[in-house]
Amino acid sequence: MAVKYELIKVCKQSGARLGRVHTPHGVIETPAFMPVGTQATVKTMSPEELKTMDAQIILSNTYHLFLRPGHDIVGRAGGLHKFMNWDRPILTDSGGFQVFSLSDMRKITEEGVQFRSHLNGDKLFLSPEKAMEIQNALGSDIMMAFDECPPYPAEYDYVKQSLERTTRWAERCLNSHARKHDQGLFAIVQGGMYKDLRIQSAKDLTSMDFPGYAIGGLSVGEPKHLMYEVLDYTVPELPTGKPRYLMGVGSPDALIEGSIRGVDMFDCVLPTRIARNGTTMTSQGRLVVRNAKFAEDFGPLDPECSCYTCKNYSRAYIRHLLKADETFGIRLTTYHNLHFLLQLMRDVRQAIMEDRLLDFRDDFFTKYGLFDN
Ligand SMILES: CNc1nc2cc3nc[nH]c(=O)c3cc2[nH]1
Ligand SMILES: [Zn+2]
Repeated sequence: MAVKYELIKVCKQSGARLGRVHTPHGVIETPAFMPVGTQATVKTMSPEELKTMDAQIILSNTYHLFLRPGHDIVGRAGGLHKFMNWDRPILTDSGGFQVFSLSDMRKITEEGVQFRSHLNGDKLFLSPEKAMEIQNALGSDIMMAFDECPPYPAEYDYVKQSLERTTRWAERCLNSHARKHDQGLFAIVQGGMYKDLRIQSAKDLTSMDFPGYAIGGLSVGEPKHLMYEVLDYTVPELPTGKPRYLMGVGSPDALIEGSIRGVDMFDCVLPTRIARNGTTMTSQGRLVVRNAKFAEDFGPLDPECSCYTCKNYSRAYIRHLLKADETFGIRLTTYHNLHFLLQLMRDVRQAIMEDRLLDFRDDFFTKYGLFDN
């Protein structure tokens, strides 16, 4: 079936919502965190391990798979689900953001974006139609419209021009959307940090019938309070019967604050990225297990965590592996960090069910040492 959102309930205390996103490869309970598998793998994790920690959906990237191995190869392999042996939902970003964050020598025109591959300097081109062709070959369940994510900060006039082109690009994506497997196509709301532009972008895009809406242009270096402000006036412009996806977010506090503001889906490389340098998220806050003080700490990363890593290995052992550059160390910190965020979202959904998400936030921030004091 196509991508459909089912609103289950609204938290009486916070206004956050409990929902389900139905996709061709299964259902996602929301609010949900999506582990990032940029190059067709969530770094060092097997699909079985992701299922054990109950990752419901993962994200992959059009830009990276277009450059390597090439979407045509993935297509001939039977699509991304077959290629990476993942039979649950996959969401693919459309590539625009990665062009700006990874490649140089780029040129934006109405047609699309010319750029050089960050791998070998090849001259390449992405457009709304090309991004849809690639995502169709990958066979993702949720595709993103091709957009431009303006830098932060950016001038009002630039952001206005950019969002209007992003709206025209979204329409071109809709027109070239083959719906081969009934995939869903989400539009991406832009508008920078300008309230009137955010409302204009939301109105333009919601006037076209997309099954879901992402809020882009955030988590690009702006202060968190500014991100929350943009959410406060942008989310209400989006239809309650469709999922809202906040791109590139994140940290435990941002996942909770975003859920409170009515966001349903999140993705971020944070848990996998910081795991690679031995930083872990625990109920008491961040813990850098490489630190010498853990050399003889034979307790778990997080005494309150029930994950495979915390049930079987000590801080001292994980620190040893990381110092010895043993890959298993990174697998253990990655497993824990992903489990931590997936468990956090299970706790958020439970708190919404029991109408107590604001109380949950206060308790979590107190323990995690997050109150800005
Ligand atoms: C890590 N922060 C971040 N990752 C993003 C990905 C995105 N994709 C498409 N469009 C966006 O605006 C966009 C913004 C983003 N911010
Ligand atoms: Zn753990």
